[in-house]
Amino acid sequence: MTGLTVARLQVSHFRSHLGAVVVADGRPVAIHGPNGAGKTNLLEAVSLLSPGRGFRRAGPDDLVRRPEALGWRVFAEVTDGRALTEIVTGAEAGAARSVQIDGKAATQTALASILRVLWLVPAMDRLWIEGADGRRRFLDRATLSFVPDHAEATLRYDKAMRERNRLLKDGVRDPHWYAALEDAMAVAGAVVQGNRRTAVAALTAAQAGAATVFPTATLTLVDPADAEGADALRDAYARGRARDLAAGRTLSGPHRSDLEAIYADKGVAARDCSTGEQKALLISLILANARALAAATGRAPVLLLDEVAAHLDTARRAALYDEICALGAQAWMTGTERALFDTLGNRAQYLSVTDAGGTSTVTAEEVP
Ligand SMILES: Nc1ncnc2c1ncn2[C@@H]1O[C@H](COP(=O)(O)OP(=O)(O)OP(=O)(O)O)[C@@H](O)[C@H]1O
Repeated sequence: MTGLTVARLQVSHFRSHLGAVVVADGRPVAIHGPNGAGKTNLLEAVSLLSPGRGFRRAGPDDLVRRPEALGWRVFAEVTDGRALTEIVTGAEAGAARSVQIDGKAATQTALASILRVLWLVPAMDRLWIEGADGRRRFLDRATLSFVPDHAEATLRYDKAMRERNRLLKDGVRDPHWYAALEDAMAVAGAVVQGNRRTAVAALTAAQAGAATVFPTATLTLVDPADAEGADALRDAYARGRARDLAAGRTLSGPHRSDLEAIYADKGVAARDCSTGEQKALLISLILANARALAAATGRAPVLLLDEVAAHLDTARRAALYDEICALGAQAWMTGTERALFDTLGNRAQYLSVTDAGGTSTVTAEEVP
């Protein structure tokens, strides 16, 4: 099976990269080089080919290469094995980020139906023990991969909620002001809830009986409002108005949902597992997500695995590579040592990234 592929990536004035070109053939891309060389920056550029602010959640001004701060650009040719699509995203100095698909201005959300991108980055190491926000974002990214319209529904929900929060903050009590906004929140919120349930069910099914060395995570979507569907949400917002007025914001709804995971073999909650076990659960979910997408769409998603190899013992690392190759996924992986990728051999292509005086250089390596 072939996976979705970023066949060409060209970045200019992007973080530490003045200009870099990567030509890729669909095999995993193993990127090695010293700390601070600019490896993660390349993965971040790929993460911007899907809706949202990428895996560092950076604003356009953070992405621009300093000190010049002239504006940055990421150009990519992506393919599903049949059609080639050109994506350009970037921002002029001080301006908002724009997106073009095949030369035409597009919304960020439109990227969801072109490229599915999943990532695992060191910032997610504490996902199971920190606040619900990170887990919700993780779930929403998985959800977006299954339901490209999820980004739109989330935006509609957030927009209506922001307007409702403004009323609450201003102490507006007249119910008439709230009705339309709460209706919009309820309708979009029900879609968000339904999409997330679809994703949890798909991740659960993809783990059942899978040939993997990584542990199964039993997932539960927790909704503190305990209101499901548009009617129940509409009622909950109306009932919660007095409480929300006192708080000055909306206290319950899908924007407060959480994802709970249990390390199935042990019956232990993910947050109580060891650091290595927590990471293994995340890898397992990313692989399950990729398997589910490959089965549903015929194409594995692009994976961004930042510094994942270094945290695995040799056997698990080899197993991870085997699973990625079996999926046919273009996994962009980073590591400080070339040797971390040895067991991949010529199943991957290799890039070396070095830094000289704050400017990164990317060199493609020939593998005998
Ligand atoms: N906007 C920017 N302009 C110029 N340089 C930047 C910008 N943002 C980050 N950098 C530089 O990019 C470098 C970090 O790159 P990156 O995170 O890709 O490193 P890495 O190779 O993944 O390193 P590690 O192995 O330590 O994770 C740092 O030296 C940082 O100063």
